[in-house]
Parts: sequence; structure tokens; C-alpha cells
Amino acid sequence: MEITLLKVHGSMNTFYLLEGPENDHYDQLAVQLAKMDSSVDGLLVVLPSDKGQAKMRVFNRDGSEASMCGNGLRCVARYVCERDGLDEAVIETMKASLAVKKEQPLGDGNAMYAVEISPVSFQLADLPMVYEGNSEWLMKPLPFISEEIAFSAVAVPNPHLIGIVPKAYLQDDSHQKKWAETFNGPNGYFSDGVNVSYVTKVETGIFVKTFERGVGFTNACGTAMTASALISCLSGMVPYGEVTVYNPGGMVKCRVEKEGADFNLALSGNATYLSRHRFEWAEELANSKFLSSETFDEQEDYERFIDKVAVKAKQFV
Ligand SMILES: N[C@@H](CCC[C@H](N)C(=O)O)C(=O)O
Repeated sequence: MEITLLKVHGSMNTFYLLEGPENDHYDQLAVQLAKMDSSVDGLLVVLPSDKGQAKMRVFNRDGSEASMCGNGLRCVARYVCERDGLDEAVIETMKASLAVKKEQPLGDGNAMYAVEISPVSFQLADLPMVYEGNSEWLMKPLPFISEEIAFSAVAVPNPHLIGIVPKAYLQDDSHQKKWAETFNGPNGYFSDGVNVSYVTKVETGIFVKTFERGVGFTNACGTAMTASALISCLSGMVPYGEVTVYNPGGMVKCRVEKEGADFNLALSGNATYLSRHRFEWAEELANSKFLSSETFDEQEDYERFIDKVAVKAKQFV
């Protein structure tokens, strides 16, 4: 079957995006595309929805399906808004229908989108995570990982473990890699695996590096950055409101607002198109092939944005 793939990124968290009807084999397509292109983190599928303008499904490189993807949702938001001639839309995801909107381009004309990140839960059962009968785990060392790092568990709604660390843990990522790899797939503490982020305070915000479930180290993970901004506000490391979040692939802004016991979270950043491809999705997956490719010229603008605006991100990677 011939399909059209768009290669897109948010903070260099890179995906193939396709629009299509429901299909039971998108997980296998995600694995095949990851084999053919090592630069992609997963597959975004845009589907019809009766709850909004479209539905998004997201598959990691290993074919596992995630309930949410913040950087991917910005790219889907752009795709759907441009397709339907809208500045705002609602996109259905696995667990919630989320508001998305176009924002003023930043820097050199990069398309920018803001997306709602919801629902938020600190209940370990929602990750899921099991640890000695606790119902929440906020800003405390997890003895089975480290006595020195304050960890927090949060579902947004995909599962995240956030560690606030001194800069040295980001300059040498071997500690993060060891533990994130241990808990990446189903295990005794996290029965669906977990995304593990290490966060440090920098002059004008926070820096976040994430080892993603089903992927590995990534340039950026939107839900992880938003969860990290939330934990950074909760811990008093940065004030509530707009948090600048640097990552190995660039910079985003996360809005963290507290309303009673609840939190409103939003993520703003680039939604960049890299290329468009005609792709033969063969029944025998290994016979699949790219038929033609057309490159967009947006990446040069993005790189200028990185050089000017997100230059601080580079001091950690
Ligand atoms: N990169 C994404 C998150 C993708 C899903 C994640 N690996 C999971 O399995 O939960 C983002 O930008 O949020």
C-alpha cells in the first residue's frame, strides 16, 4: 500500500506522521520505520475523531503505544490546523481530548504551537508504579535508585519519573542511562515501564534530559519537560507561571498553573516539517521502501533559532 509520510520534529524529537484510517498494524510500521531511519523516535498517526478535529495515536520506536506525546502533539496540531484552516483545535488522544493552538512564530519564522497537557496525576496507581504501599512519591530519594537524588513520580498521563540532579549527572549521563534502561520496559516497580528525566536548574530556567520508554535517550520529550517544569515549581526551584525548559534539541516554554489542588499545564514550542515521502508499506514489512522524498527548508530556520535563542542548551550536551 502506498502512503504519504511527513517527517516532523518538536525540539528535534523526530517522528514520521501519517494520516490514515484505523489499522491494527501501526505498531509494526513504527518498528519498520525506526529500522530504516535511526533518527526517528516514533510514529504519529492522525485519525478521524468525533471528539475533536482529529485523533492522535503515538507509537514509540519499539512499537509500544504511548497515551500521550507532547512534542508530537504540537506537530499534529500544526498538521490539523493547516489542513482545516484553523488557529485552534481539539485533538483526541488515548486518555483525553486536548486543546491546541497556533502561536506567534518565534525567532526566524518557526511554526510554534501550544498544547494542553492533561490529565495530571501523582497517584502511583496512574503511572502505574508500585513501591512499598505508597500512593504518591514526591521529591524524595528512591533508595532502590539513589539516596542522593530527589525523585517524583507523575502521570501526564504517560508515566514519568523525574529526578532533580546537580549538573554533573547531566554532563555524565551514565547514572541516568543505567537506571532508565533498567526500568524502561515492564518491571516490578513500573509494570508498563517509565520515562526517566534528570533535571537541573540553569540561570534562566531548567534543563531536562530524558531517557524515553520504548526509545532511549532522546533530544527532547514534551510530556517529560512539562512534568519536570511542574516538579520544579512544586519544589520551589522555579516560580509558577511560564518556565523556560532547555533540552538537548532546543528550548520550549511550559506553563504551570496551580488551581486549588489541580494543575493546568501547557507546552509551547516549534513544530517543524523536515520532509515529505511517498512510502510503499509492504505486506512483507522488510520489503517496504521509500519511493520518493521532498525536503522542506524549515530546518535552517530552526537551527538559527537554536543558535540564537536556545544557545544555553548546548552547555550540557
Ligand atoms: N516524546 C514524547 C513522549 C513519547 C511517549 C513516551 N516514550 C512514552 O512511552 O510514554 C513527548 O514528547 O511527550
